[in-house]
Amino acid sequence: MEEFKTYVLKEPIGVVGLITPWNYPLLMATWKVAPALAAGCTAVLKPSELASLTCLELGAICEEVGLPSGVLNIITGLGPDAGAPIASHPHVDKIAFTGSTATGKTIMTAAAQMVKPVSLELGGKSPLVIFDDVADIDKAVEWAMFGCFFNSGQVCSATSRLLLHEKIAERFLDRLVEWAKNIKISDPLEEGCRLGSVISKGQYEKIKKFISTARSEGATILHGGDRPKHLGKGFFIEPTIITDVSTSMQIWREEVFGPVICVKVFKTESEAVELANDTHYGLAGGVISDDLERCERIAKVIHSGIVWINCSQPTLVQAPWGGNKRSGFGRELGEW
Ligand SMILES: NC(=O)c1ccc[n+]([C@@H]2O[C@H](COP(=O)([O-])OP(=O)(O)OC[C@H]3O[C@@H](n4cnc5c(N)ncnc54)[C@H](O)[C@@H]3O)[C@@H](O)[C@H]2O)c1
Ligand SMILES: C[N+](C)(C)CC=O
Repeated sequence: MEEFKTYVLKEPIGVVGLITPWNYPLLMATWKVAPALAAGCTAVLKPSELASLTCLELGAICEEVGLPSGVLNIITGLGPDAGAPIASHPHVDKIAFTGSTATGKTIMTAAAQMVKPVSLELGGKSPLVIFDDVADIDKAVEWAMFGCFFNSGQVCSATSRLLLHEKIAERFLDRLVEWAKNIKISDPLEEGCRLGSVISKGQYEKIKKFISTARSEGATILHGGDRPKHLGKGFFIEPTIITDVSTSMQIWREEVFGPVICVKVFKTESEAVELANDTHYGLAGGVISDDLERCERIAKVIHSGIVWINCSQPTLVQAPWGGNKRSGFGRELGEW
């Protein structure tokens, strides 16, 4: 056997198509552009039609610092016009997509025609489980709020399904409503703003529809659900807390992508895990408990790519990012 040698050669895959969403337009682009270029690929970036400007600025900066022409190419436009041709193009060797599960399926179908590899960072409906042993309830309430209302809830990993142990549920919800009432909702450029408008009229109407469907299906809008009274125009929605939710309701099952949290109460750890995993998605999840062994135990059985312990949302570049199930596959960031 001494005369044989075997080794792995890491080489650039070629031209990569990078299709990104509007909710963190520059961040989602840089998560893809930097590793693609570092790996020696050339890239075609298609930012969202709702938020293209920061990506065009990224292109201008790359040009300014001397990136050779043609290495990073940025195409703006609507998904079917500018994104679909990238997915189906025979000279694009791989697609890295971040966006909704519905678009992810379309892109995967197009790429499959050429057996083109894809990585998909898709939507979520992530749970945050809170146990009765938490001594600092206010801290847990703060994480629950941040986990779902941050960026006006337009976060793929938003922990939008809140699971509360029955012994603390009433007290927790009282505090959550109290905190939600005190969130400053305003023009994001105003000092102290904590909740801005959502991206577009379409998104605003979609969120309002989710809330009205929840109400008509029998859920209770415990707080919010409407436009804030002091804001007559703009696509503002109050932080919304929904209770009396059943697992068959749309609000429990589908991604809202707005400042809307739905709540269920559990009795036992196994019931909490069952509810946490009761979703087609598998992007993220969180557990809050003063018992770290319990946290570790739960983190291992939540079927998602990311699980937060005693927090929700902090994202470290050292750790891989990505989902399971209908939240996609492939990982960004980190080493693994
Ligand atoms: N998993 C993650 O890391 C992550 C991060 C951010 C956002 N998201 C998800 O993104 C979604 C919100 O973003 P969105 O509304 O921009 O998503 P989207 O799927 O509507 O659009 C995403 C991108 O795909 C393009 N596109 C649309 N149709 C296309 C087609 N047929 N072919 C090719 N490209 C097409 C759009 O123009 C846009 O650039 C949410 O579901 C959210 O959870 C996921
Ligand atoms: C990855 N993250 C949380 C920054 C944006 C998701 O929507």
